[in-house]
Amino acid sequence: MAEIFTAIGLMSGTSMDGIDVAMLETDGEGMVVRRQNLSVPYDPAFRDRLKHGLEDAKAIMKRDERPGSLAGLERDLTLRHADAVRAFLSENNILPDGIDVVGFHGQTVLHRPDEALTVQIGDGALLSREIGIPVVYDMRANDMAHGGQGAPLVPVYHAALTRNLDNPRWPVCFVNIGGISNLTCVGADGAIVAFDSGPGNTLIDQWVEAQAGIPFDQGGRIASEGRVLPALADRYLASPFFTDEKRRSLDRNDFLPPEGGDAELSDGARTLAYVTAAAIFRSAGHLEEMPKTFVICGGGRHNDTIMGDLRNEAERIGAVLLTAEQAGFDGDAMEAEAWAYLAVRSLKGLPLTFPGTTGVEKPVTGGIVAVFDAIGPCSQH
Ligand SMILES: Nc1ncnc2c1ncn2[C@@H]1O[C@H](COP(=O)(O)OP(=O)(O)OP(=O)(O)O)[C@@H](O)[C@H]1O
Ligand SMILES: CC(=O)N[C@H]1[C@@H]2OC[C@@H](O2)[C@@H](O)[C@@H]1O[C@H](C)C(=O)O
Repeated sequence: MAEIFTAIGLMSGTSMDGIDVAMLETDGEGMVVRRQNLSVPYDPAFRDRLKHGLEDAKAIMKRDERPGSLAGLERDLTLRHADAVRAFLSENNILPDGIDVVGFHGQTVLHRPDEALTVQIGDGALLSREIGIPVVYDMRANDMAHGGQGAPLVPVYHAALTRNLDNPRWPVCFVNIGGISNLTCVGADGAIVAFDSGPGNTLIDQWVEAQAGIPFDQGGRIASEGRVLPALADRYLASPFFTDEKRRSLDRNDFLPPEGGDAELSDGARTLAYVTAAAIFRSAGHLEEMPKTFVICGGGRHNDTIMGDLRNEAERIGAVLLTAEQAGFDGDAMEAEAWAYLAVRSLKGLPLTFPGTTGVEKPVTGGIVAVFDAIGPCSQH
């Protein structure tokens, strides 16, 4: 009987909208029992600090450098994660010693896969000391050290979740529409192929923030009032990202939002929603077989305009398209759950990534474990 862990996962993603906390009971393999979760939004001032941090991170040449505001930001980000864990434990009447491990993603401030450089700020040792729970963090680095793209890491968790699906039409494709979108295709034989699929919400968020002073297009309503501008859409969909043979993982800044003069507010939002949906199917075209079932996760599933485009295309190709909830999951907690799952796999020395998920040369584990004051690598291959 494989050892079962109670794990918490912490995700602060590329949208920088807040900290997602989720708890699992899992053996890091096929046994997954999803438990409570919590989202703790960032206040606008801290979100601005994170955005400035991404600017400062452009000066990073080595992964342990913290130029500009990054050292102070990393400490404050870590302390906010500690507060989020304490809030979660208090809300659910759980003591720290009831948790075996915390998987801590931190905040990606830089991602240059072609330079084998990815930086997630977040001080795992500080977090472990603050909450009194062992922490696994920095889980992307070992994949890159072995030739991988360093992302996406959620696919092995998506694959575990397919065991909960009731006789789906295979292949099943989980799609995360976060700031960046990524997909995980799972075959009936359990084979996993995954990669980033293009811009997710990040262009829409930046567009409506710059043009209307709001953080995102609630329900995709602004987009619903506009029309797709073909020339603007092609500016994104013509990117070699979609045609290159090699699948690459993306940095938040690999695609930039339109300038103010490029479109009216609603036409810009509509066009970017169209791009987000079209990018998913263009990238899915690199799969050996087009999925028969799509499970949509991430905040983008709340954008009805994106979802309308996705449903139309799924219907055209004869595929089933479900939200995570329709498939029995929680599309907002998915990534935090994955980091709980990955933390257990890391402790057990199990692979986090595979040639089919990041292009890594062989299945490798990853992560650094911090146990209060002591830190050391989980078994790295
Ligand atoms: N009600 C809503 N209507 C429209 N869009 C929404 C809504 N709620 C969230 N979103 C979108 O989802 C985004 C957050 O999604 P999510 O939390 O999945 O991103 P993330 O995890 O930060 O990104 P990534 O997966 O790239 O790291 C928001 O920035 C917004 O664009
Ligand atoms: C470097 C980095 O943080 N990449 C993120 C980003 O956000 C979505 C997509 O690009 C995904 O590849 C990844 O995060 C998810 C959690 C992952 O690693 O699976």
